[in-house]
Amino acid sequence: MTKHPLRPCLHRLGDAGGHLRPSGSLLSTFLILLAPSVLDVDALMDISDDLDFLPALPSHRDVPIGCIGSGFIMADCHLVAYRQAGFNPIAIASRSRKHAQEVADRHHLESSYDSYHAMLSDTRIRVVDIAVPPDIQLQVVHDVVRYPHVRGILAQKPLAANYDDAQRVVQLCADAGITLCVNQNMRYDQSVRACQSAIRRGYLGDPVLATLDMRAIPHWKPWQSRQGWMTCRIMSIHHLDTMRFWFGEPERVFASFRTDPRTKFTHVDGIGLYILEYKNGLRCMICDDVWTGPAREGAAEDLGIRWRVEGTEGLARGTIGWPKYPLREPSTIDFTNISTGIWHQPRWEQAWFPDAFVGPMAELLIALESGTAPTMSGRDHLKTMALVDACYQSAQQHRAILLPSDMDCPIR
Ligand SMILES: NC(=O)C1=CN([C@@H]2O[C@H](COP(=O)(O)OP(=O)(O)OC[C@H]3O[C@@H](n4cnc5c(N)ncnc54)[C@H](OP(=O)(O)O)[C@@H]3O)[C@@H](O)[C@H]2O)C=CC1
Ligand SMILES: O=C1CO[C@H](CO)[C@@H](O)[C@@H]1O
Repeated sequence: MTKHPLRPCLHRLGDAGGHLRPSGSLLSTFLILLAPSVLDVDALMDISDDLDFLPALPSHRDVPIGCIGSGFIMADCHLVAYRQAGFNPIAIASRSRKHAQEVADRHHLESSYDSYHAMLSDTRIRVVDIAVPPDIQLQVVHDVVRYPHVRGILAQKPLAANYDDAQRVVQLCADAGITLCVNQNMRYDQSVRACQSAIRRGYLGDPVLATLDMRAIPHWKPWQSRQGWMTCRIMSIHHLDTMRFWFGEPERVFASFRTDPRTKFTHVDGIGLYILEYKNGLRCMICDDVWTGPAREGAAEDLGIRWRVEGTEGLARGTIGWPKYPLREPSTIDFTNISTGIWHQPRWEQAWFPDAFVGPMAELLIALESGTAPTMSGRDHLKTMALVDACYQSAQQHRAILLPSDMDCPIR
């Protein structure tokens, strides 16, 4: 407090206003008028404006994309985002020609098919975007890699129903020389990306404790009833992957599940609690309450996702706006550190769903044009799959599971 006499005043402004931005002209004027000799105004402006929360875009956006699956995520997120970004989806296939045609009409795609084999005979297609249930993704990739004009695949998380099948998917792509990117797209949620940027820039110092608390109800799908599992491989996988994105590889994980009292199909997970232990002492705690009841049973709702990262020199806290979808609620980040002593509250218009779906496709297109591996490569995703499988093992055995120390992907 002694370093910056204005600090308490700025705190109150940030807290009360909620949307006041240190980069805004009002606050800039306020600081410049009142405290030019006390605060380094330029430094204050920069730290908040400096965070990378949007994806890099490829030089060429016209690479022809063929889409497999025309369900929720393809129709309402991928294709909406691709049209915004100027990407070039030209064809779509799913089990039902009618669905594929409806989605083609809605997003102005040239062609629709009732089989992806038929679609893949279009030799213009360079990139295949897959959005089918996880237990059939291995078969789909197995078929796609036989078409030599295909150079890149964007596949869904989880890559398969278990680690071994996911490894087969990665191997199939490696053998065919196809670049595989996995749509682990919470990494492109704007607040998650901004936080990663703050961590990377050292604004928070050494991370000490991270928490993520989900109290929200995903759109469960009928195909989930045949899996025998739901939350951890479908939803918690985003949160576990986010911790990897922020902090790297954990040493050990402890998971505890209780079944979701509202879900009628057999499942081993449901509500998931996770503790990740890192070698450097960092601890991460995730609570995925996907029942969040009895909200759907008539009680008042308390839905949301909140996260928080405490470091030796700073603190970041955020919200994920997605539980309000289809309402458009951008995620948020507030952060502070011991150098500036105020809450920085950058804000943006973009939301996780659908805007963040630009990121994974952009990453794949950049990887193809630069001949490099995407950061969300198949090999990288295997580390998330290994973590997820360790969570199932931990919950089943009621003990912490040590993760392989190198976590290196065994793909040839
Ligand atoms: N990264 C993310 O944030 C998200 C990822 N996902 C993932 O995306 C995938 C799809 O989820 P979602 O869109 O919600 O599911 P939907 O049930 O809405 O859509 C599934 C689609 O797969 C198609 N399909 C099913 N079987 C086949 C098959 N044998 N051949 C070709 N197409 C087939 C269906 O075809 P038809 O329409 O003809 O019946 C449908 O279009 C899942 O793996 C899920 O985990 C989902 C949501 C968010
Ligand atoms: O990845 C996911 C995030 O949100 C979706 C929509 O509720 C989930 O169902 C899902 O699979």
